[in-house]
Amino acid sequence: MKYTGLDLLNNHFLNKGTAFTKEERKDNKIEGLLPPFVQTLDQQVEQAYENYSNKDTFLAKRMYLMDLFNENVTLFYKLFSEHVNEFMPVVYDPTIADTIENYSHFFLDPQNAAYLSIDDQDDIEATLKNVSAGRDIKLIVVTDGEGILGIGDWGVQGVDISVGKLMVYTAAAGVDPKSVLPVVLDAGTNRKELLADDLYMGNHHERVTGDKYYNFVDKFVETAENLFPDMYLHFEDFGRSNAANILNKYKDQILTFNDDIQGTGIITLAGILGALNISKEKLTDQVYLSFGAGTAGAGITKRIFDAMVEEGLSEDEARKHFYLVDKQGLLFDDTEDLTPEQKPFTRQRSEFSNADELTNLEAVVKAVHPTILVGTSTQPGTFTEGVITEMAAHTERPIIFPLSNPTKLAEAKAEDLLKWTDGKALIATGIPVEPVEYNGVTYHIGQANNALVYPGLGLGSMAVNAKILSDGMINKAAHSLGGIVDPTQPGAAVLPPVSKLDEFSMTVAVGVAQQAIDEKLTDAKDAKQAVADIKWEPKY
Ligand SMILES: NC(=O)c1ccc[n+]([C@@H]2O[C@H](COP(=O)([O-])OP(=O)(O)OC[C@H]3O[C@@H](n4cnc5c(N)ncnc54)[C@H](O)[C@@H]3O)[C@@H](O)[C@H]2O)c1
Ligand SMILES: O=C(O)C[C@H](O)C(=O)O
Ligand SMILES: [Mn+2]
Repeated sequence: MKYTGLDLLNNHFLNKGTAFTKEERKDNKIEGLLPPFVQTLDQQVEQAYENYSNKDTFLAKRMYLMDLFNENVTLFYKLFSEHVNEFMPVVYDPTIADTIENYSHFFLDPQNAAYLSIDDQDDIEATLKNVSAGRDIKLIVVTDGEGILGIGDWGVQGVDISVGKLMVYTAAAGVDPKSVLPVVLDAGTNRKELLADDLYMGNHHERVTGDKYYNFVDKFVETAENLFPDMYLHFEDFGRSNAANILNKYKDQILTFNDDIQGTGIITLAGILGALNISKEKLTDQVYLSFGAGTAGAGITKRIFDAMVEEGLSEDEARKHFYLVDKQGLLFDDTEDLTPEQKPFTRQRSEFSNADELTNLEAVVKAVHPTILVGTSTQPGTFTEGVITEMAAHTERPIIFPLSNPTKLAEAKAEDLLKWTDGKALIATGIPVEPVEYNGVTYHIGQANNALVYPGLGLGSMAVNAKILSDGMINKAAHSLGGIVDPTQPGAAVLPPVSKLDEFSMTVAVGVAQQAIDEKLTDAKDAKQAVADIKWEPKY
């Protein structure tokens, strides 16, 4: 179908705006609908960046960029690709949290997302057809909005996380924006302020749970699979009681991925390997403490555990290296309300003389002397000076990753961690942090955010249309981020910088595609070629 006239200008995939040439303007019946001077893409980028820079707040900058995206996808991604480091916190986390919390009030545009309601399940197929409009969909990011970052249940407003994650796929790894689809499953919300808000745009009822909920998810997955058989299905920010269930249900059947469980596991393992590369210690010598053992915490724990087993420990030996702390304190085998993902990593009370006192982080740190402390608790400021100095008293280079997002929920600030450990801590944070000066050294802080890895992982998997996402492919991704940072530099970061995201996304993509070929999960033969063939670039 050929779009002309206003239909062409209003199609954000095809629109070139002022870059339409004189001939194109004539051919497409848009002569006179644009100012006469024909701009290049670079000139458009310059102009857009000037506009962007004149906005005072991250929120205003984000809104400007979303408008630009809705006008002209090519220009948006060209601009994004030239300023990845600067735009990531605006397009994505942490600013995205503000737009999710205020979605129904800020609302201007549905941004080509599919809004699927548990109350209108007969519409699922029609919605997916309407929104894709004949496009060949290869990537869906779907959320049900129950566990958005660390800010909880935001119902249909969570759709912005699907939109934002997809933007990072394209900016970081060159996923073709015409081939993607953001989806929100609206099963209700338990946030009372939304239910009471007349302007709330989602279903005004509490979350539907149990069989009806899982059947809804099933119906969506089945319909999407039928319509888009080559699709890579990315689940994002589902609630703690559903995320792992859903992943376990589909991961051996279709090409699917849970970002909070698997993506976070990969990037945290990569960060730990980067830290050990600096301290020259072995993974199998580490004592690991997860503070907050929910979707991400348990997902990371399993990935680090698997890595220890790969490095030669038996499962029983490896398990002894792990401690989980959640709301109840240190998790024991007799603790109430354990999740299935926590159970394999619980401890026995008989291991401690003061087991009943191990109900807070500091007491646990005192008792178990962790060398690695990872925070996915959503509890800000919980890595206190007391906790950290106690940890640092028993290990030379403590590895400390406060990963809770957005910024306001981080367990600690990087500069405090450096101060409290006299510059010894090896740190990664969930959100971007400026380098920290301490005692004459500039410390670069790695960002252990799954955004550093899910784009490359997805692109590689899609490039070869792998049957499933295997543990081997996941493992390959985790080991693909080394070798970029020079670990001998004082203040070196544990992970490569976001400014090189496009570069290392390609390393991840090719590594993952090759792994799929090696495991015979695809008919493709040449990983590099397959990745090059599928990669999209923003140009006219
Ligand atoms: N950096 C990243 O890439 C990344 C990825 C995923 C999640 N996260 C962050 O991790 C956090 C958790 O996300 P999730 O999806 O695992 O959520 P979740 O709700 O599944 O898990 C949070 C866990 O923290 C526990 N918790 C709550 N209060 C606690 C307390 N006082 N002490 C100890 N534990 C407590 C909860 O019981 C739950 O088990 C969020 O802030 C999220 O933004 C970061
Ligand atoms: O979205 C992010 O920034 C990372 C992660 O998926 C999260 O839920 O916090
Ligand atoms: Mn997430």
